[in-house]
Amino acid sequence: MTLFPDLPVLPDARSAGARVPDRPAGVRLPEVVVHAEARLPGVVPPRRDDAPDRAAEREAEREAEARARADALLEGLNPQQREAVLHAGSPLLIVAGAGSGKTRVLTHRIAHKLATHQVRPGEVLAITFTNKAAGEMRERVEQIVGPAARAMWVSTFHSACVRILRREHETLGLRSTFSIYDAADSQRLLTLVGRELDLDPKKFPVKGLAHRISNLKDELVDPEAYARSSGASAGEANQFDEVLSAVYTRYQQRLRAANALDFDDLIMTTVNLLQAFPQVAEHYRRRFRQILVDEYQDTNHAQYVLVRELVGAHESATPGELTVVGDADQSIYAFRGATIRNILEFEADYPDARTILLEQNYRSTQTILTAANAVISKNPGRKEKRLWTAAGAGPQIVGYVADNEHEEARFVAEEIDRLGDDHDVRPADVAIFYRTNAQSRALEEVLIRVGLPYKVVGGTRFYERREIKDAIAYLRAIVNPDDDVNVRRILNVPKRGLGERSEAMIAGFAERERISFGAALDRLDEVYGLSPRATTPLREFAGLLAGLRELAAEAGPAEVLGAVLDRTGYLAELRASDDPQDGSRVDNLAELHAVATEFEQSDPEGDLSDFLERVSLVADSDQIPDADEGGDAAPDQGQVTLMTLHTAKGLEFPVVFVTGWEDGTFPHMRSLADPDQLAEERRLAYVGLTRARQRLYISRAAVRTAWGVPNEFPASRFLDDLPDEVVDWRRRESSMQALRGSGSGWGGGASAWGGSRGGGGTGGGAAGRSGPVTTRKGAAPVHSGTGRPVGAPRDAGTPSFGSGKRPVGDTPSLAIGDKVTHDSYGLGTVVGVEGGGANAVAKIDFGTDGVKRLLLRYSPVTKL
Ligand SMILES: Nc1ncnc2c1ncn2[C@@H]1O[C@H](COP(=O)(O)OP(=O)(O)OP(=O)(O)O)[C@@H](O)[C@H]1O
Ligand SMILES: [Mg+2]
Repeated sequence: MTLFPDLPVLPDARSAGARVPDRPAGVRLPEVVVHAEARLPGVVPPRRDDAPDRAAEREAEREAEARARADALLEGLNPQQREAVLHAGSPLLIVAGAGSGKTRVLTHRIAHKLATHQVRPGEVLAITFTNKAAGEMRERVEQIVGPAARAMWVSTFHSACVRILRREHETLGLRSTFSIYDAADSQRLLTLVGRELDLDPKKFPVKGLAHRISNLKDELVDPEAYARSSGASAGEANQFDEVLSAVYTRYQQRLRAANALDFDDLIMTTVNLLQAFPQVAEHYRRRFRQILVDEYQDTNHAQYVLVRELVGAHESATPGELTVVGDADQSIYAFRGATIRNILEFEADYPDARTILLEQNYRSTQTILTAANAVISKNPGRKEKRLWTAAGAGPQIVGYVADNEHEEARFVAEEIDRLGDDHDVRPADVAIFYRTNAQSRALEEVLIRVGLPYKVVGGTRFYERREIKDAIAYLRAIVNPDDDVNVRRILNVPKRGLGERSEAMIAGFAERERISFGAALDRLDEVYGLSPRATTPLREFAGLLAGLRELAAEAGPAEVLGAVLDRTGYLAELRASDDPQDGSRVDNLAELHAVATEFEQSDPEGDLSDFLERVSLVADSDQIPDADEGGDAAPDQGQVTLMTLHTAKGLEFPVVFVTGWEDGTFPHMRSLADPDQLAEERRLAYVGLTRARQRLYISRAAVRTAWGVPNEFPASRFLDDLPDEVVDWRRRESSMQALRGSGSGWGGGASAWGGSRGGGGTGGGAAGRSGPVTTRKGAAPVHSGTGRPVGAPRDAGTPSFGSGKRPVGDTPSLAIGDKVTHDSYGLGTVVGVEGGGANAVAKIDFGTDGVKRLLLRYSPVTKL
């Protein structure tokens, strides 16, 4: 008897690198089987000739199976975790430090409730911090309970709200094809609004307005409420509030007219929906019997209310069961309106709630925990937690004081290399964190030079690149003709000789007629004063969009995208350009095309608007490559992951480098004067340190160049809190010489590398904190010329998108193993082919240039 036909053997959690944790490592097949049989009294032995008995037997077997699964889920959990999984009947709050299994408990709780039939998959709503985390959680549960798990809603707050809003759009008077505006789109729209209101952009910068409006929405303050509370409606507000009120009102009207919602609207509108339409709220309350929220400490007020509405604890006779897990010490989004009040007052809001503390950390060594606890314990007003681990002390933390950021980067790269040689550490096992995106540059340069495959998560994101935004704007305009921001974005892209004057005339006409800009394009004859020179291209533009809409009615997203790029001449223009950047734009568009193709494969039912939704909701850490896949560059070893400390939340890696421990870098300059912000920086440090499983490195640069100016930075004050014995401070011998004033040994570049890694031991802590800094004073000129950027071009740093030149020629038909040449990358070998015909994409290994993924139609590839 096979008890678990569809339960695959789980991958070894230890061997995985970057991933959202929570593999149910405790499930082992043979034990489960024995366990199940031992717990099965009363199963009747088979009697082959008796059909009803066989049915009963099968039923009993199924029951046994489910029970065995449920039991297996509890194995390998500690008593508190088990209690958290089993708890029923009242809201549950799990508060615990990093790595104590909060996320794991959530997954097991869902799986256990499913396996014991306490809930059906369609009744589960689980909220995670990223779409990627959601995908993994669903997958884990699916591994445990089978494909039925697909009916669960596991998603981010934003995705869950989009799902609700798409269903309920009619109630709200939205069309189901509504657009979702990201930060850049909102700012574009705010610029238009500012112009309409004749605002001086210097006095009222768009970014500031966007930020304020976003905060208001996080607090569920709509334009009317703001007008009232600020006094703007009674003419009593100060000038700024008055302007803000007017801008906010207008901006919301504009969004509504464009059938668009911005990111913050997704939450606020859903809350409004649930509050204004009790029958809709009741529907979701009846539906979701289990609601679970991970990283609860970072929910903002709007999200908090959303959860409360969905649970309906006070409104519904049979409220759903709410489980939230979080760690007040890891609250790092106060600047975005997240408030630890949610977690601190949970018990007050839900008086019958049960609180469970988890105290055993399963992620890190004792050394790492000691360091993290030392840093966070200095925060005022926090509840002390006792976090312990059975993992043993593990290696000491390695500290490194570099003279500048380039040398710091060299240290990191060399150390990764050494770990590979000495400890079999793969690039995929390693993450490098920094406080702000700008810090990745120096790291990237060195990684490129030494040939370590890496991936930057966040930063200038793929979807924020100009060409990608242009292409997406076309797709949005196709789906939603009233999407003014996007229609206007592409009006003159590529150039059609249309000036601002014509645009303004159409905008004015649209305004008067109370129609959208897109609708006005279909009534050009009525727009007074348009010159014939403008009318022709405008007509063509309207015709182009109409044609593309027809295509979109029957073709998939990839084909529509291809048509956009071809019919608009966008691609032809890039190809004709001599600017090398335009070459990489072509490759980026090819990558987008590949994304669309992949989407079609994964979701054959999905249409263009589903594709756009998927694209809109990509979050920073969604971009992390799967450890098993290892990204494109080196399938076996994977890539080093670079990201900001904020993005690292919830993740874990065997080896972690936290760089830039300088006062002014980390903690951030902005926070130094404000105790609240400083406390948040400290929590960020706690998050960073606790991502490491086995090895942790901390480093800082005595001099760091920001905005082109080299600055000396003192050691981060957080370093003062680390007990001496947990850190082994290392410096190069040459830097000791420099400290002594000889200056020799500098500028040797990589050749000087690999010298003494001595130091540490006695007095090491002092070296980390103050040694080099004090000596560095006045000695700065000695370092000019050292550690200059290592020469690799900046934009070679995105391995998967390549930076090749313009495409030429016909589409060659390729097979795995074929040898090819590429105009920019030279000789390569085909390692994969996807799609066919005009949509064929090949993965080609170009040796030192890495593996590129190229849309053959656009790529200058010749088969040999
Ligand atoms: N009882 C357990 N036995 C073995 N491993 C466990 C156990 N509980 C948790 N783990 C493992 O410990 C690691 C940390 O767990 P998890 O990510 O769930 O912690 P967390 O509390 O959510 O951390 P964070 O606060 O960083 O989000 C994971 O690799 C997880 O699989
Ligand atoms: Mg977690």
